[in-house]
Amino acid sequence: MKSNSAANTAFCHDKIIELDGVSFSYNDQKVISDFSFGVNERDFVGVIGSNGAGKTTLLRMMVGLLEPTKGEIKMFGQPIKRFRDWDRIGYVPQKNSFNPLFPATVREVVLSGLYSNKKIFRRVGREDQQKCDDALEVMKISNLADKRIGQLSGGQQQRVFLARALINHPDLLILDEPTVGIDAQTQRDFFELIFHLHAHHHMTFLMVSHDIEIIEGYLGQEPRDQCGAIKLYVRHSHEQECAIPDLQHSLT
Ligand SMILES: Nc1ncnc2c1ncn2[C@@H]1O[C@H](COP(=O)(O)OP(=O)(O)OP(=O)(O)O)[C@@H](O)[C@H]1O
Repeated sequence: MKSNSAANTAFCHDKIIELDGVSFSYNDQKVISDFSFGVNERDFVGVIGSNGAGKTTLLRMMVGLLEPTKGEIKMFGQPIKRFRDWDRIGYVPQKNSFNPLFPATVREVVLSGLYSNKKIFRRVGREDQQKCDDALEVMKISNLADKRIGQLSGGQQQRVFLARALINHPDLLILDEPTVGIDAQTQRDFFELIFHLHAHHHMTFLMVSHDIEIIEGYLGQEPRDQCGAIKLYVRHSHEQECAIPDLQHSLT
């Protein structure tokens, strides 16, 4: 997150992701066809579409895991092939169910969000522990820090993954169907939290979801754009400012 972005509204209109005439095919099956789209700083982009519409394919191209068959993608103004600053991006995958015997603790999983390739052999210092404590507190899971990840409920595990993604204070957070298999109340709490992070913490979100009610409730009824059967809804948080830049303030 930009600590001083409240004072500099120009940041709000910087392009984070740019897709220019992008197409993608698996062998001879065309999934994405000549799609252009931009994600600006402080946008919340909701991606909705039926099974097989190509949402995951689109997302995987946007994080450099798939190369478009045609067109160009830029991240933070750089062609994606040359982009190296992956610390600026947090990622929460679809719900994974862990083997209950998986040995890592919640603290270890959250701390692993700090280890990019260049830092992997670094010792975990006091500053890192503090960042971890902050992320755990924001997600209201400090009490679970020493538990094994595999022994938590699905909803608790999703909070751990969100804390792991937040520990670097990313500029962009990508969520791939983050609440699949989670009960209705925990889903509502989860969405309330990420909408709060969007509205008050200057973060940018890109989220695939099947929950049209939740998406339309926050992002409005009209999609900004459409790519085949995929609809993209967008809300920008520019008008809402927050004087406190870090994660550590009330999330109520
Ligand atoms: N690795 C692959 N090889 C070949 N075809 C694939 C591959 N991955 C996806 N597809 C096909 O591409 C199309 C789009 O798949 P994709 O996973 O992007 O859809 P989706 O919108 O994310 O679907 P869901 O909502 O079910 O997750 C589907 O027809 C799928 O069968």
